[in-house]
Amino acid sequence: MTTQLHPKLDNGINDYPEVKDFAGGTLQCLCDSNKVEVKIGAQTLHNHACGCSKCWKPEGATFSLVAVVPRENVEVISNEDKLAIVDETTAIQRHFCTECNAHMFGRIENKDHAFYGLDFVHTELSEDKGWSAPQFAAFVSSIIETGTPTSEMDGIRKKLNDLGLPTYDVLSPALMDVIAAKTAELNDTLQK
Ligand SMILES: N[C@@H](CCC(=O)N[C@@H](CSCO)C(=O)NCC(=O)O)C(=O)O
Repeated sequence: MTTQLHPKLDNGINDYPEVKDFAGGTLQCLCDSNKVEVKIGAQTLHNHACGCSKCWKPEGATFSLVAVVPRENVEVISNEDKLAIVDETTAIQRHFCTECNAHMFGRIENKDHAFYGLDFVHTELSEDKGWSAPQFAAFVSSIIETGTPTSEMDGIRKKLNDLGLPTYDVLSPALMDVIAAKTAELNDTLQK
């Protein structure tokens, strides 16, 4: 069986006509009615395919597509009562719809975390066009943990690279630098 990366990646990155000065839009959960709606008041950053076991993926997908946006730009505007947190012990607390299971936003509450202040969102849940396009693939080797045979990894990395998405087994170098700089700041060893 051919592994599906993600419905928005399998046929090329055509669904992401990134628009300059795009100012955000609304995410909707997958319920037929009484949808949870989340207003995002800014363009997203660092959109990427993520192979980790915790990020929400649509049915049949091996990767999620996830981006970040400042938390002050994220507001639940409808049916907030349907939301719950997947696991309060994880660094990213993922707020999901308890009826359709879509993750509406992931929030970091630990102020010492390098990404504190940024919420994680899946812009495929929005009908608005102009969101930032995926730039890289992260946690690629992690897909083995959720059942992808190791024999498929070369092919999957090739597919991602052919789409223009460099593959990493953690995050991109730019984001890993942010994490390391935060650690250095906390250790008082950060040189500017
Ligand atoms: N192999 C593990 C990796 C999990 C992991 O570290 N995930 C990252 C990426 S999430 C968005 O890119 C992370 O920061 N996790 C913190 C959290 O999930 O709270 C696996 O696959 O589970």
